[in-house]
Amino acid sequence: MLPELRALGWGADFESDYQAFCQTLTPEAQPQVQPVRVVGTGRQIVHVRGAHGDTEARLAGTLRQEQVAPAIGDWAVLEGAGTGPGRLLQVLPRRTTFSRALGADEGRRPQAVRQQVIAANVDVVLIVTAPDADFDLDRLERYVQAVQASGARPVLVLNKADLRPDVGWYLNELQSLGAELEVHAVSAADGQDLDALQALLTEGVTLALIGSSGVGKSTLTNALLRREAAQTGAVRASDSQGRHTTTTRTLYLVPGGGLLIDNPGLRDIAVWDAAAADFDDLEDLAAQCRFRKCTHTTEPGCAVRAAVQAGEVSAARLAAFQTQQRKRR
Ligand SMILES: Nc1nc2c(ncn2[C@@H]2O[C@H](COP(=O)(O)OP(=O)(O)OP(=O)(O)O)[C@@H](O)[C@H]2O)c(=O)[nH]1
Ligand SMILES: [Zn+2]
Repeated sequence: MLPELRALGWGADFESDYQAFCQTLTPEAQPQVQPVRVVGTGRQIVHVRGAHGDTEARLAGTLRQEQVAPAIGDWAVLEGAGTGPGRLLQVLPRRTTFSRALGADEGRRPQAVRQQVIAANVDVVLIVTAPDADFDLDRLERYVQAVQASGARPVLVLNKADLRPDVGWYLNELQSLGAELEVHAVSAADGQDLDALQALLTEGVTLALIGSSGVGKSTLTNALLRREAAQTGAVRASDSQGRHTTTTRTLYLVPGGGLLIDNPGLRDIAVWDAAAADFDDLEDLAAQCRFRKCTHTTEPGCAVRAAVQAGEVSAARLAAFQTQQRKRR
């Protein structure tokens, strides 16, 4: 396994899915493809990074028909990198999926339904709060549940610890959400106690931050990336017709190891669905999927995804269902 890929989060499970996909290609086509990670998304084009660096890619027609829009963090199969933009042939099954619940009016627009996955293959999510008016245990508990539903591991971060002489009470409250949960107090603004968060960023681990506006997510992101101020992630690129397109790059390699997704959609957690516990309707749908072991991510003939795309099932419920299925396997 190439170390460059491992640093991007590649692992044995992606490798086997990738090999399985390669088996479906002709022997001539096989040397033309490579696995890449989606680091930026745009309207026409995605920005990807592989073992040999960054490139742009268009979506293959088959991928567009499958209606699996590549999301930030996805692993995908790239064809023909080198001269001009390549083509993304396939999105590999996601290990974790952050989906946004769609409002009633949004649900009627198929275009919007296709945009539902906001981040894929996130391993750890920092749920950021502060010892001030933002602190709301009920809301934080919903965040923990949403992160767990996505398949990622939640870590609770009390930022702005410098605001209080003693944050013990806040830390106890956070810990009451689950004895197994990791809880940290930090001061992003002056770089205090960030070691524990840096320690989470081991090679190939993908981290994301959520929390309400103003709790210090940008400050924390900049501190972890060791950069001065928020950079704009816009990348100008040209597609095959020479038109300029813009992809927003929101997945970063962290100096010292790990990856960080800084995604406005992820921050907007307030609109997420609370995952319902009852999946009878989804079980019925899953029985109609073409593949018996369908994970409802990128497989063709998936009845569950079809229902999500039709707006009949919310993306958050699909994510929760997938988590439950994964735990059962
Ligand atoms: N006292 C104190 N203030 C902080 C700390 N971290 C961030 N702040 C301040 O909190 C304010 C909001 O910080 P941001 O990083 O912009 O918060 P955010 O969560 O990214 O906010 P949005 O971009 O609206 O989502 C800024 O004025 C920061 O300087 C900290 O550790 N201590
Ligand atoms: Zn399915």
